[in-house]
Parts: sequence; structure tokens; C-alpha cells
Amino acid sequence: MLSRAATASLSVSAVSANPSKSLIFFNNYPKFLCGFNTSSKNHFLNFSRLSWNANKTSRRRTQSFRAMASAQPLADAEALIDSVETFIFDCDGVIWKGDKLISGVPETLDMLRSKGKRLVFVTNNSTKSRKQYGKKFETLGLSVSEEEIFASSFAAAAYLKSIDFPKDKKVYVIGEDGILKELDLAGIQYLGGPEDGDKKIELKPGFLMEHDTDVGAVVVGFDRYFNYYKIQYATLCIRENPGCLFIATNRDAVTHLTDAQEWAGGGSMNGAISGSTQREPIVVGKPSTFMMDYLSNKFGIQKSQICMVGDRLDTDILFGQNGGCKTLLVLSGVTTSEMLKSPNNTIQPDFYTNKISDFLSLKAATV
Ligand SMILES: O=C(CO)[C@H](O)[C@H](O)COP(=O)(O)O
Repeated sequence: MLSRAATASLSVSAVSANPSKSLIFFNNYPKFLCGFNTSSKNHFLNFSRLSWNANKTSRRRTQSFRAMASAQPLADAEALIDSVETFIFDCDGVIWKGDKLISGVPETLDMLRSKGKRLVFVTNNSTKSRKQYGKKFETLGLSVSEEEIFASSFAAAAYLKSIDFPKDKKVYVIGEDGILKELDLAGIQYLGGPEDGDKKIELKPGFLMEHDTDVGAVVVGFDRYFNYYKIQYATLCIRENPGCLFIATNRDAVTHLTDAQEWAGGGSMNGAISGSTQREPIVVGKPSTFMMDYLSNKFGIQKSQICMVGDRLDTDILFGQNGGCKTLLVLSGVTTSEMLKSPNNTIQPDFYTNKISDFLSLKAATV
């Protein structure tokens, strides 16, 4: 059997969503990150430093094999609460499902705040900006400030800033308003987004689509108005603009966009662009460690003092494990108890329970 750390590392290698993936492309040629000259001023080279660090961590984990520990039902919530200073909560499937609040959430967050815990909310859903999420929390009756929210729309803009994305370059956006809002706030030029949602392609003889050669990055997030125009535009930028980056807000397979059903997630849009470009994206959302590093630096939190709470094994729990945090899986979202216990599942959180309001009992939560 493999250790939890080893399990995580194997999964990291398997999840090409992670920027730690060693093979990336530069000027349309594959390069191994370790071969980059990281002292270069060129932003397309600078971004490799971040990925290279993640890559080293991933390799270190791959080398460590221990016996795998199965997830334990959360028996003593108080002990877990006392053992950390920060809780990172995933949103979809933990706090809400679609626009519906999961029962007991307000009381649980209040209790954790009253114990002096720092609360942070991380979502792979890029359709809203941090400010727009602030409004959603407020509408649901939760008092959460913008600074406590880290959405993958924000992560995309923060990532571009972190690599000094040149002021004269533009981003082509496949995604919704949240990404545009965050790029605006970061002072990054963009095109595309919702306004390309109605564009149609007519494949008449000799028809050729022009594209902007100043596009230096394509950001792909969840997009309800995804179409062939966007696929072709993004493909041209990535294939033909030298050094153009391909950035994914997430590669989630399915998600609860409504409380009634699971819907195709951001992975479906990114899969299409990967398919046409034969490139793997740099992923800034979970399970990549970009947001974890960002928020732990921002708040000065030690990762061992964090408990990551999520409903999805291959994003939330892996995100916590990649960051060296404690992990708690809740069964209120996409993962069932059967999925967790399946012999095919290689990602084991430290603990699991039904929903976050099990914290309120402070005792064994019956699963
Ligand atoms: O593809 C998606 C839709 O954009 C995401 O899967 C989704 O919404 C995940 O959200 P969270 O991280 O809050 O569970």
C-alpha cells in the first residue's frame, strides 16, 4: 500500500492540471522546466520559476513511499479545530450547491470565528470575481469579506501579474465575467469573453479567421457560451503566437451548477483547447499550489496550521495535500462514501464527514 503523501504525488503526476507537470511548451516547442534560464527577464521564462519549484516538490513526493492510511471518519471535531489556525473551505459542495446554501453552514462558520479561526474560501469556479463572490456570500446571509475569497478568476490574474505579463500583450479569454473583472483590476488588457458568445463561423471556401498577434496568453475558464469561434480563436493564438501561454482556471470534470444535477465543468472547455493545440495548460486553480502559496504568503500562515475542507478528491483534497495541510472531505458535494472507499481511489484525506455542520457536535459525526 502507498502512503497518503505517495498517493498524492502519484495523483499529482497523473493530474496534468498541475503546473508542476514537467513538460511545457515554449514558442510551440516542448521544453522541460529545468532547462529554462530562470534569470531571464522575459516573462515567458520567468513563469517557469514558479512551476519549477512546484516541480521539485512533486518530484520529492514521488520519491517518498510509505504505507497508505485510509481516511478516518471525523470522530473528534474539537481536536481537529484546535490543531489548526486556519480553515480553507471549498465553496461548491461545501458551502453551497448552485445558489442553495448547505444546511448548518452559517452556524458552523460563526462557531469557528468565535474560536478565533481564520476562514478562507477557495473556489475553482471562475464565473465571478472576488467582489461578485462577496455579493453571493452576502445574499446567502454569510458575512465573508472579499479578502477572504480566492476564486480561480482572481488566480488567473494574480498568476499573470506574478510573471510580469507584459503591458503591451493581451489575454484572450474563454470564460465569463469574473475573469474579465479580475483582469481589469490587475490592469491587464484582454479580448474575448462573453462578447464572443454569439459569434458564428461560416466555413465558406477560402475563409480564414484573423487573430490578434499581440495575444500573449489564453485564459480558459468555465464558459456557458463556449462555441467553435472561441475554440478556433484560442487555437490560433496558442499555436501561432510565439510563447503564447495556455492558462486554465481549472480542469474540473463536473460540478454542481444547480443543486439538482452535476454539470460539465471547466475541464470540458480546457479539454477542447488541449485537444486542438495538443498542449497542456498551466493550471492556476486547485489542485495546483498557486493559490495555496499565494494565500499562505499573503496571510503569513504556516501550511501545517491549515485544514483544507472540500468535497472533491482530485481538486480540493489534493490541493490540501500538495500544500502540506490537514485535509477533511465532506460528503455534501460530488464525492460519495462509496467513491472514497473504492479500491480505485488513490486519494485519501485525513478525515471525512457528512457536512461541515458536523463540527457543531464537536463529537463523533456519524457517517
Ligand atoms: O468547473 C467549474 C465550474 O466553473 C468548477 O468545477 C466548479 O464550480 C468548482 O467549484 P468549487 O471549487 O467551489 O467546488
